[in-house]
Amino acid sequence: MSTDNAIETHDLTRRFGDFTAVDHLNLSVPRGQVYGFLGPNGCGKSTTIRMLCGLLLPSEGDIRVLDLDIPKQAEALKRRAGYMTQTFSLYRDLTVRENLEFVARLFGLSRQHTRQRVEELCHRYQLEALASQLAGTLSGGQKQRLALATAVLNQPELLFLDEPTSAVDPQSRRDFWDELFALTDAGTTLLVSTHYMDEAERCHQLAILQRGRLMAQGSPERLKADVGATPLLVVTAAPRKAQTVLQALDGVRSCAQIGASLRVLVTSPDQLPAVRDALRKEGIEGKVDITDVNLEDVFVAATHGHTEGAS
Ligand SMILES: Nc1ncnc2c1ncn2[C@@H]1O[C@H](COP(=O)(O)OP(=O)(O)OP(=O)(O)O)[C@@H](O)[C@H]1O
Repeated sequence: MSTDNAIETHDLTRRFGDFTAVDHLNLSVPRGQVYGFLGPNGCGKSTTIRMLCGLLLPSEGDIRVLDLDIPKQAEALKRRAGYMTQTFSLYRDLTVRENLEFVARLFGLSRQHTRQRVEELCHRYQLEALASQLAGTLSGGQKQRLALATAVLNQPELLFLDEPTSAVDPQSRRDFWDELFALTDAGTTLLVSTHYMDEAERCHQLAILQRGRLMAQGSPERLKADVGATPLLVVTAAPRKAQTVLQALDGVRSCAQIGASLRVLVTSPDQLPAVRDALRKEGIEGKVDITDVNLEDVFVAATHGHTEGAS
């Protein structure tokens, strides 16, 4: 496998009994970028991340992370990679400072280095005023900042983030992404799983997963250019009736109500007259136009319309 990438997998597979959670994944994650895993609940994002970190054994396939063979060299990877899980993995009964000091001890930092690093991280992640507060009493956004501070304490070259923003408000999510870009600016590679389209849009590269399989991989721009479907915007006073009519029409891959309008994904732009005719025949007045492709369209097209669980 090439060494240009931070992560490469070949036919990575994990079975639980008869169930295949991760199915022959071939991934290439470039260094110094944000690489996103996008997919609905249960599509295998966490299972894949746990195998990449060396926390779970693959059933089949090869993994190379930072030029190390995983799981064989998982111990060496622990010193060079950070991992932030979707569930709060800090000590609730320790203060913010004590949590950071505890992790510093695990990494074997000297007392002086610990003091300096804890100070730096409290400053960088706006935890100074909270340093003596018990972690269990922090708000969702504050806990997330502390979790990120502990995950980067050892200045990892690679950071795994498993749905890191699932428990925080939109403003905290935006702030968090600013912090992630600050890390890539400093050369860190990030692998982030998400089911939010707006977060996926921010990634340099994306992998779209469904039922453990890789459905598409590339930059958001490339994936949009290659979508192979055309989105239409239908503005009508009767969106629900229009939806029923259009869902039954040949060439319509998906049809979703967005506020008062409908977003309809059709196989080609030639479909436009047929959509207009179908609505007219049912006496539904409305305006139908081609609109710009977004990532949700890419996701729907890549997963053949099975969007259960994605938001
Ligand atoms: N230890 C296990 N034993 C049996 N099945 C498992 C185990 N771990 C995961 N699975 C199953 O594998 C599938 C993938 O789970 P995984 O947690 O990787 O999905 P995910 O994409 O991360 O979803 P979520 O967004 O809900 O975390 C699920 O159907 C899950 O039930």
